[in-house]
Amino acid sequence: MSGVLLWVVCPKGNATALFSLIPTSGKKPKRCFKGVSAISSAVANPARSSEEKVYDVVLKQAALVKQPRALDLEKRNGKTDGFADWNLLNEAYDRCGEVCAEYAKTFYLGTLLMTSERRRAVWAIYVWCRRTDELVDGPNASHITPRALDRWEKRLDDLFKGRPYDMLDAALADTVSKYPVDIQPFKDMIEGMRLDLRKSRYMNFDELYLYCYYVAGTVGLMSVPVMGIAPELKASVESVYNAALALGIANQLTNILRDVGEDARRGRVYLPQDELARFGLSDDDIFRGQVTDRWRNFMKDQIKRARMFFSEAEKGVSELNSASRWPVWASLLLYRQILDAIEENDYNNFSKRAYVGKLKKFASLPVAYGRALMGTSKFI
Ligand SMILES: CC(C)=CCC/C(C)=C/CC/C(C)=C/CC/C(C)=C/[C@@H]1[C@@H](COP(=O)(O)OP(=O)(O)O)[C@]1(C)CC/C=C(\C)CC/C=C(\C)CCC=C(C)C
Ligand SMILES: [Mn+2]
Repeated sequence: MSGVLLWVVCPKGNATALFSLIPTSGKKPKRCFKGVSAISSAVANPARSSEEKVYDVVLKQAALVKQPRALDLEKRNGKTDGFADWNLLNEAYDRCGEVCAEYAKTFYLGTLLMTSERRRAVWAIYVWCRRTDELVDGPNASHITPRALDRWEKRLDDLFKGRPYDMLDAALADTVSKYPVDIQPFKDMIEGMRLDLRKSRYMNFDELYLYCYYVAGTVGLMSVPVMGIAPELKASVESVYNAALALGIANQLTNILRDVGEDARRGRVYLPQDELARFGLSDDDIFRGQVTDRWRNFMKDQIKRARMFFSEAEKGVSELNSASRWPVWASLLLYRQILDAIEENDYNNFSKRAYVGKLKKFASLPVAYGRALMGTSKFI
């Protein structure tokens, strides 16, 4: 990807003057569950599965959203007024929208179905995620060290305290001051990038699951507070977060299955080694890139699992605020069709990119709308 994203830095003095007025994110509610640093502490306890460790984070996120922070209450009472220069803030959000439109047409399409307030918040989150990913995947990736990621994390801390470094950070700082978004999933995404720097093989699905949580499940957790939970919620808040996590994992598994060839050319194999071996396959088969019956059978199994995560995610969409169901259904249906495209390519994900055409994309929108209205699931 090009360098458009790389550090659109505001003139320094200007940024400080303008952005120091952003409110800080307020007092955190008391910890209700034991998993605050669930992931890092759990690494020291290999007896627990990745799914258990990640669930601790889900519980914590759900607990946070149940207890509005002091700041949120103040805002609702109209007492705080954040930014001094609304035009600059609007410009920052617009720039986030442009970046999203340029880099992720499918997500962008989904965001167009949201209310304008939520849309710009999602754009700000999208841009932060994309920039984070670009650190390890972008044109300057070869210069990125763990220390650079530490600096990026420090910058994240500052942004959450209302001290953004540049315009794009300022949009996110504004978003996290308005919605009950917690810093933990953002930190965990940076942890995923650290993993990408030091690890290029995954021994089993448990290891891969943790990676998928870090780089994508986190996006689900970041998004729920913005999407909003239905006031008439029937299920538990945890189950909504769990569904959001599942959507992130499903998307990332789909990404991995679509990009097998591209990743192999960068020396990366995300597919679980033990599962490859069970189908009589190894890294060599992937580097050779030939579609054999073994490969087809292996891929069928992988696709089946990714679809199970999409099904898990479906269960939570109807528990979201009604205004957010359509965009989430749309993005779920659109992303899941990449799996169909892999099948249509006869499982050649070595040299043929699975792609969902414009016509299919647009045809999915009314289907998603129908699902959002009806809360049902089984058509596509
Ligand atoms: C209850 C319920 C179902 C709620 C919905 C919650 C929700 C909105 C979940 C969204 C989940 C989601 C969109 C996850 C993104 C997964 C993803 C694509 C991760 C990518 C990681 C690294 O992959 P890789 O390097 O292999 O891939 P590339 O070749 O580089 O693409 C990411 C790139 C990490 C960064 C993620 C993003 C840039 C996407 C962030 C997207 C949003 C904030 C938009 C969400 C908007 C809508 C409309 C769903
Ligand atoms: Mn990437």
